[in-house]
Amino acid sequence: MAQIGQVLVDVPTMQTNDPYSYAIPAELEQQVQLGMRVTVPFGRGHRVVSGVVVGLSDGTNFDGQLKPIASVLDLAPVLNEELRQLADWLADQTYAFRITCIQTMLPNLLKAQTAREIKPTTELSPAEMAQYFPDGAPREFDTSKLDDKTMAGLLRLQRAGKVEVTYQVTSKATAKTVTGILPAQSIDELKAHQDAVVKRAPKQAKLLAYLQTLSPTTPVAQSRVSHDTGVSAAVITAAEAKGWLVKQPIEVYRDPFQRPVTPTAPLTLNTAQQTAVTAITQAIDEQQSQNFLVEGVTGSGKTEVYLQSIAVALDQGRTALMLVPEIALTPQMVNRVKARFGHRVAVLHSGLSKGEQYDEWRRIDRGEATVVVGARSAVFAPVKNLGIIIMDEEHESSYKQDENPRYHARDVALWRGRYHHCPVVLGSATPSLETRARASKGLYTRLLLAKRVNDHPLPTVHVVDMREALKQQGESDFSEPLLTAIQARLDRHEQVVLMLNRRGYSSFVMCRDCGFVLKCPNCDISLTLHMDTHTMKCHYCGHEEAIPHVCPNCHSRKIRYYGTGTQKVEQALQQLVPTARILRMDVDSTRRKGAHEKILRQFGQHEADILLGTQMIAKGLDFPDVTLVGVLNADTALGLPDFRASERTFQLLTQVSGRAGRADKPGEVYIQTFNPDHYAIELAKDQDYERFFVTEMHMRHQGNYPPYYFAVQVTASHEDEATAAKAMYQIVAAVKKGLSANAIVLGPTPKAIARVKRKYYYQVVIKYKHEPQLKSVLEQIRQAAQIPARHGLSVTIDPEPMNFM
Ligand SMILES: Nc1ncnc2c1ncn2[C@@H]1O[C@H](COP(=O)(O)OP(=O)(O)OP(=O)(O)O)[C@@H](O)[C@H]1O
Ligand SMILES: [Zn+2]
Ligand SMILES: [Zn+2]
Repeated sequence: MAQIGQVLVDVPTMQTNDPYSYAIPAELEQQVQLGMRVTVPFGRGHRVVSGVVVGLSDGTNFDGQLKPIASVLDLAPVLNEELRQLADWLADQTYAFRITCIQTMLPNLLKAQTAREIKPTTELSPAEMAQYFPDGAPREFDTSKLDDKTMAGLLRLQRAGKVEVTYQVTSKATAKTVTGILPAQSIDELKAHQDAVVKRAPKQAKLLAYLQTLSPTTPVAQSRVSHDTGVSAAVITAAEAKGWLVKQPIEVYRDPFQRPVTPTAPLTLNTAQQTAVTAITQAIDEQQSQNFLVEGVTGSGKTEVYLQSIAVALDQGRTALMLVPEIALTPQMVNRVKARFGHRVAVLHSGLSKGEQYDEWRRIDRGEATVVVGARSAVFAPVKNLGIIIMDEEHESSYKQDENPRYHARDVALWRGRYHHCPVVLGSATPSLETRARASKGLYTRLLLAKRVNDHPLPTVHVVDMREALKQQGESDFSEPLLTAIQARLDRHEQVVLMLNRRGYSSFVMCRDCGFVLKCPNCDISLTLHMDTHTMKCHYCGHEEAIPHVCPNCHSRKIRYYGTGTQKVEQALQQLVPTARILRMDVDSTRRKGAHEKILRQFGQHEADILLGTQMIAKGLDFPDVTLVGVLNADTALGLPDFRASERTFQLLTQVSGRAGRADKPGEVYIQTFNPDHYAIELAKDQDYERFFVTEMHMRHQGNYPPYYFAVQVTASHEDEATAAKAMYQIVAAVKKGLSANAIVLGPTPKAIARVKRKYYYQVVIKYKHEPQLKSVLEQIRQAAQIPARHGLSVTIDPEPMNFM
């Protein structure tokens, strides 16, 4: 046996981080490479499972019996050396399995067993075309059906960039090639044919003349040929039959943002921006893995700093990765990057179809796109030769994945920065406490943009005490001061952004006679009323049922709606200001593809006076005529059982306030709250991040919370409550044995929302500073959890959890 491949197999019920050894049969020896996906027989039944080759070794002296690799799924590796190392590190950091990490890194299309197709690129010569693609069409790529010689030949062509393997998606919306035309004979031969037919078949002659002008290697779209010559498809097909030309598919990429973007030139930087760009440039020049925190107030021009830093990296022939939170991945931000870097930009986010995602991934992998913009998972984009990594709104909790592997994109970005010896730039108006604390310790270089561009002032913020408002004007979502301010904007033809911290029509239904609240039968939480579908929905499991008209408990008809949702607020507002044109932006109104973009475009073009939305309007929007921001309910997040409640509230209020007065007209903000004295609200009023940081650090110190302590959360869940609780107590006992007296164990407790999707959840949170044993104890818990997993018990380990609910 010449070679042995180490394969990480994908068997969900029997995960392990150790690869299995497989023999590489002679016929696959030329093909198998590190980082390729393969299929292998597994277990007693020898069923075929997929896996990834993570090691190759010489098997000459191996005399045992090994099962052979069954087939190779890729022609080129899907994981390069960097990403393989990253997967190992990620598995270690997040207590996830290596194969799970690898799957997270690959585009969706590569995760499933999709049909594969091999097809020519424009580099393929007509002779090779004729040999390997006799019918001119892409062919199925199935190693078990191709003979060795063909396989070897294709492999050679692939290395030369002459063919490639693509993955067929089943949906019809993926047509991504157009028919192209290549001349199949020499100019002299074509000329001879032309002379021969010129009298009797002028159309054919015309086509033959045209073919003589074409390159023999670069196909021209058939539609183009028809347009230029005026000949029909039938004439072209006849010419193909005569051997004068060949048809070859031309790949066209799907562009997820079709709208043309007007190019922009770099702006002249102000002093603070220039200082920041200079510092970052130096790190790029010196190929240092130095990390920066760009702490810049809202509207201070952070984006311009990012763009000019990216330009520096590109000038040096390196690439750039820019991460933005999903929610901020608005067309506005994408357009700003595209306007500067044009077709060099690839965009990755969850709104793309699998095919679009894969197209972008391939453009990156081939080096065609050198600037990658994307949400969390884009941190795994296969960009080579990185010169800079940027993470905008670095405080956003959506950068943490809340399923396996539970990674934080910031940690991955920092790892890649070290790997590529390039700077990582974390930017925010309201940095996470962790990041700001690290900057204090000197781990990140802090670059401060303390003022808005052009010395525009920050908006004036008013806090409205809703307890008083309620006494004076009764129940309403709009206080008098806010309404007056809205009316003033309408009179002056300026624009208003209103934020409501919720979705749906009203949060729950309650009986006024007996207090009965309609809850989800699967989860222990109230159902939400949705007026668009006229149903009650559970936001956790998706359960849906009819709206009750009588109380299911006491049969009273006095069952009514409580709470506030965007649709209800929209209706109330429309009654209060009948002339206002209102756009609503929430999960429901943005469900359709492109809806988000459309609403923002309408607002930008002044087709509406008021943009009313949920948290999704808080970030990144840059509209010059918005001079008023209103926050209808500032408190919703304050009461949550989460030590980050204040931080989140402060961040959200500061970010949304920052939408007001960004250009020449001054901005004003009204924050309605039932807790006007809370420090998060008071400091958001002053937009004083530094004081908030100091205050909140003090609170964290007192409560022994991050960033003073590390935290890890372990959760056990089962349909049977006792089973979940028992498992959790056993886990806690095991953990405690391995911990020193300095560690703090919170729990076990039922989760704040104890029952979700028919399962009960118990959790423990361990806070610690230095516990060398903890890692191996948690490893053991993870291993042990594999067996009960088959009986419905699941155990998750979440390092530095973001969500305590
Ligand atoms: N040097 C400059 N000269 C003139 N205008 C600038 C300059 N830098 C940025 N701007 C403009 O200032 C506005 C605000 O900048 P930008 O959106 O980058 O701020 P930001 O710091 O990212 O804000 P936020 O955190 O609120 O999103 C934009 O319209 C931008 O075009
Ligand atoms: Zn539910
Ligand atoms: Zn009742």
